[in-house]
Amino acid sequence: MPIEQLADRVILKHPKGATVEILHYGATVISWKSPGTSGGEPLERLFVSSKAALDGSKPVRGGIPIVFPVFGAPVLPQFSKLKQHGYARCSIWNLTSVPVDDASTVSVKLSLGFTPEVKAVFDFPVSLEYVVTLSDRRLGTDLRVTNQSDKDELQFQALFHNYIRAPANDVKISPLTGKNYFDKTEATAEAKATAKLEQRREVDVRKPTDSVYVDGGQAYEITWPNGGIQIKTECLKDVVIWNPQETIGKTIGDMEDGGWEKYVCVEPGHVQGYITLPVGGSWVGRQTLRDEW
Ligand SMILES: O=P(O)(O)OC[C@H]1O[C@@H](O)[C@H](O)[C@@H](O)[C@@H]1O
Repeated sequence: MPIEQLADRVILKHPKGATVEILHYGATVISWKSPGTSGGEPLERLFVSSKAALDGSKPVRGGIPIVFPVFGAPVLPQFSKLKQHGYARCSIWNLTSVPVDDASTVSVKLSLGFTPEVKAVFDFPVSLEYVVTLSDRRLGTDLRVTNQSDKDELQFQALFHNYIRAPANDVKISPLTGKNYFDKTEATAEAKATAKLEQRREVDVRKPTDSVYVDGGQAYEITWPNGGIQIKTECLKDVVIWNPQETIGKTIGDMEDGGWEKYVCVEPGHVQGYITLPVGGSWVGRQTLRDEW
């Protein structure tokens, strides 16, 4: 299948019309189009702010940024030189191979090693491999983390920061009933750190939402009138639901005006606690997105 390589990105094209674009910067998926159930004109499934920088000057506001090795602001001392959400989303990755290219599926692998730039902010020998897989109605992303140290364990968090293109005020996310979550919109540190119990059958984001569901499950349905996306995950026990709505959205410099009405972030990850990898060990976290309309 056609794999187009441009200076700053890789584009995969499926014969049935689906496409995906991946920037070398952050290995950020910045577009996924698929024809959906109608098999018609491919539709864009991800949101990227029209004010997003795509030139490598800052993490992309949209698409699927990769969060690694820390989610949010660093707390542990070994992460102290890192910015919010870590270095993976703001490092240059290399296209290293084409693991699958057959009649139904195409995938590419991008890699990020222990470069001097990485060492300057996170002095631990770790290698990252990221496989993006496109089929007619599905997009898969797999992150492999390998501890290359010969003496130390690696602790990390990882998350796929999916910006799902959707009418935010009409979106419903399930099944999260009965799950515990931490509400980052609470005012005090104590309230932020107190788990809440999700009682809604369907979660919405009609008010500013920044919730970390612990052990959220392995599959999520994001639906809205005449549309939907399904996400299935492996080895990503948590899920973050984020939409800033207008009050907070207006304060985000690279958010387009009204952008908060055009997406919901549903972010599978391992972000409550840390994954510990022994010397030489590897971990793979995986998600598959499928269009539902
Ligand atoms: O502006 P950033 O660094 O891309 O982060 C966006 C949001 O990412 C979410 O994952 C966090 O839960 C939010 O707290 C955060 O505001």
